[in-house]
Amino acid sequence: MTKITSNLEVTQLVVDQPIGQDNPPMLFVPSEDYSHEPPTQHVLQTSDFDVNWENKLTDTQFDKFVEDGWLIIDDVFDSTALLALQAESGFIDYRDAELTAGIRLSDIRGDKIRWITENFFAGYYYLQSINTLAALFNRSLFAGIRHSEAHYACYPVGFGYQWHSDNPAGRDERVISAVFYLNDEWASTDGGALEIVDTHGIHHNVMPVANRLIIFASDLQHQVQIAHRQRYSIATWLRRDDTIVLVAPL
Ligand SMILES: O=C(O)CCC(=O)C(=O)O
Ligand SMILES: [Fe+2]
Repeated sequence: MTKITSNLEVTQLVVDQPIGQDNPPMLFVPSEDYSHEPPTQHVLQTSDFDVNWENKLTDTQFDKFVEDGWLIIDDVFDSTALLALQAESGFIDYRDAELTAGIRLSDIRGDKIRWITENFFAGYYYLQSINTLAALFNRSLFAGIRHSEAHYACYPVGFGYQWHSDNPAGRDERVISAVFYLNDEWASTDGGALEIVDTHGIHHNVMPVANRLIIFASDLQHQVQIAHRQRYSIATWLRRDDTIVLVAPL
């Protein structure tokens, strides 16, 4: 099986050679001797990111989503896909996240982000898989989702994201938010929990552990507590509008 070296612990935020079509992250087993070209993320295929969402999302979980407004799926992807996402997230040329009109308020949100486009490898397959999840929400809950958008996010040590909902006042295009986490071995002492207030007003702390997807109604209030370790994730929104625009994040 192809193995991808996870570089989350070693990569600094400044990346000299960001990933892209000309510079795909390598997929390799360090001990293996590749006499030819080592495989890169070019070898990934859509099927590596196949998830049987219907198996992962039981009726009980759908009921919980309707009742409480959120649910968690663990062990989402097979190891090839997870490792590819981890590798890719470590090589991105991240940009400061913005609020509105290009204003950066790092006391509100400290994440550095990169929107996923077709120029990505693993991230783009991830988005396709999320679209099949959206179709399931449409079939099961008539969610009315038309498309999804996602960005990689990296929270440097000492940063979080203060209380917010994912729809600004008066807007409702974002129906469901989904955040996929990438850090292996995240401990509670690493901070960085996602704190979410459910539809009954109860607070829950969700640890950002690798291969976990939290799905919640975009109108719910939530915050990212200060991270004590570099924290990697993919923030994803399932939207009801039909235009695909790369908008500034909230
Ligand atoms: O990373 C997380 O747990 C949540 C991120 C978030 O709330 C956002 O990007 O809007
Ligand atoms: Fe959010």
